[in-house]
Order: sequence, then C-alpha cells, then structure tokens
Amino acid sequence: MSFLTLEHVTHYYFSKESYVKALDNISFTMKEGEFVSLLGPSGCGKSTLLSIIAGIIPQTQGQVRLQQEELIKQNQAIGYMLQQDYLFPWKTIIENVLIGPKIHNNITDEIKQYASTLLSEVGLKDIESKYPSELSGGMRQRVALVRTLINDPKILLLDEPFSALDYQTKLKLEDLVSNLLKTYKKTAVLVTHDIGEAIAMSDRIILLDSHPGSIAKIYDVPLELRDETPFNVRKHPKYQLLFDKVWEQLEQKDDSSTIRDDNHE
Ligand SMILES: Nc1ncnc2c1ncn2[C@@H]1O[C@H](COP(=O)(O)OP(=O)(O)OP(=O)(O)O)[C@@H](O)[C@H]1O
Repeated sequence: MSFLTLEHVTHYYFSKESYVKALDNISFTMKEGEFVSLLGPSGCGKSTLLSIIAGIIPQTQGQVRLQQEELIKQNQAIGYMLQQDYLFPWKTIIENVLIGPKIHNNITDEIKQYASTLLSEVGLKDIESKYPSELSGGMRQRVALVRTLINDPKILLLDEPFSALDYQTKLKLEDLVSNLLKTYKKTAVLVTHDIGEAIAMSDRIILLDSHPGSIAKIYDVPLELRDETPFNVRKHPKYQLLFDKVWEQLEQKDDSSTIRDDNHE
C-alpha cells in the first residue's frame, strides 16, 4: 500500500469576479521513506499542492489519501517547514522547539532529552537559552527543523526551506536535512524551483507545468546518486546528465504535451 496517494487532484481559486485553475488532474503515489521533489517555475501550483497534501486547503476535485489518516486528524502526522523559520522572537530556542509538545500537553523529561539530542545533531549545542535574534539565518532554520522533527511527523512537507539562505549555508543544510531524514526514516515532499537541489535531495522529481499546474514529467533519480550526500551528488557525472534532461524539458514551451516516465507509481 502506498503511503501517500493523490488521484486526479484539481484545484480552482475563486474570487467574486473570476477564478484561477491552479492545479489540473495531479495523480501520483509515494512510498514510506521516499523523498520526492515538486519542481517547477513560479506559479505552477507547488505551494497549493503542498497545502492540499497538508490538508490546509481542500482540493476542488480529486482525492488525497495518507496511510496514517487517523494520526493526521490528531495533527501529529505532518511536519511543515517553510522558507521563513517563523520562530517566536520572544521565546528562547528551547521554548520554540518545545512549542508542539507544549500544545499537546506532552512536556516530559524524555521529550526534553530528545530536543537536546536533536539540537546537538544539527550542530546547535549550548544555545537553548538564547533568543532567535541572536542566531544566524542558517541556525534559525536548523532550529525550525528540530521544532518540526520533535513532533515525530510521519511526513515532512518542505516548502523552499533553503531558498532564503546564502549558497554555502544552503548546501550545508541540504546535507544535514537529507542525513537526518534518512536516519529517522522520514517521508518528505520538497517544493523547489532549483533543479540542482531537487536532484541532490530526492529519490524522485515531479516536474510541473504552469497555467494550470499539471505534471509534465516524473524522473527517477539514479540509484548511484541517492546513496550520496547532496553535496557529493553535485559532483557526480550522472547529476549533470539529469540536470540537462530536466533543463531541456523546462525549456520546451509546448504546455499541451504531458509526457510521463514509466515505473513511477
Ligand atoms: N489564494 C489565492 N487566490 C487566488 N489565486 C491564487 C491563490 N494562491 C495562489 N493562487 C494562484 O494559483 C497559482 C498557483 O500558485 P502557487 O502559489 O501554488 O504556485 P507556486 O508554484 O508555489 O509559486 P511560487 O514558486 O511563486 O511560490 C498561481 O497562478 C497563483 O496566482
């Protein structure tokens, strides 16, 4: 059984005078532990699709099914990480990290210990009593990652979490996130418009067309690349080959043709 299934998901945004078709007939499945990127130009509906998967907005048509449906209803199964870290400036780092357990009335010695372990795993020791304003952008994003992981989500939805960072910090954080998600066997969907990032991080890439957002093509990332860290993937010859294929597809202006690889279900 697949972990996440989308069947014929279509979405319209309505206003009083008009409407926008943001997504058209999106169907794909994901296995548990898989890392999938949604790649496409601005406005192709990436964030809309992520919000639909998260249950934040209901799709106009189609089905979204998550294996852990019961947990989702309790708000425990989904972790969201965004471009901005949204840390509360008036709370210390540890208070920010423990916000989820606090809401669920679950502050235990065990969870506090887990918070410390995760903070040190992301290279943030001895900052628990600091405030977000005392940290760099990359450090704050690492805190946001810990705040997401502490709730033990079954699936992580990552909406361009690295795009506000400088290039060096972004590459380091990609390695860190990839390593942590593999260690904790998390399923993840990454939204990005960065081809290199999609190849470096993912098992599979879903390339979207715009107006309306639809699946243009699905790429399986070669197995040799999946065993490498994102930083090392970029040095692999197969990285460049896949980059060029995706680039070529993006350059094609014929929006009406929808081509799909086999073996992606
Ligand atoms: N709340 C809204 N009301 C009306 N139209 C919207 C709304 N949100 C998004 N749209 C439209 O839906 C389409 C998809 O938007 P979406 O933000 O999902 O794309 P995106 O690929 O995430 O873009 P970006 O990379 O710029 O964030 C766009 O045409 C956008 O203008």
